[in-house]
Amino acid sequence: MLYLVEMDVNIPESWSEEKLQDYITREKACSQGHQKSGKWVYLWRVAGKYSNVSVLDVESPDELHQIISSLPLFPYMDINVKSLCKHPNAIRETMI
Ligand SMILES: O=C(O)C[C@H]1C=CC(=O)O1
Repeated sequence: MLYLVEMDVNIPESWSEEKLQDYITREKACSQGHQKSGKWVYLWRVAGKYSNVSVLDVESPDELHQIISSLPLFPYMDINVKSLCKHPNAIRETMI
């Protein structure tokens, strides 16, 4: 199952630079682990925003939630999920 996931990151203003860097380091390790597993297929930065657009290929909505909620910054993100299916006019057989 393919999902388009939009994540807007909202870092609390009260965070120190040290705390922010700690979260960013752990976030990178976590998301790169999911990317290496093949579950997190695309990760794009939205130009000009602390946001990303991602495509995940997972077995179920439960697995999607497990992956997204494993991110250290999960409590600090507004997340929008869209379920994807094949467009009838798409010329490629493979979606990803
Ligand atoms: O920087 C972000 O967009 C937040 C987060 C989501 C995945 C990742 O590696 O970082």
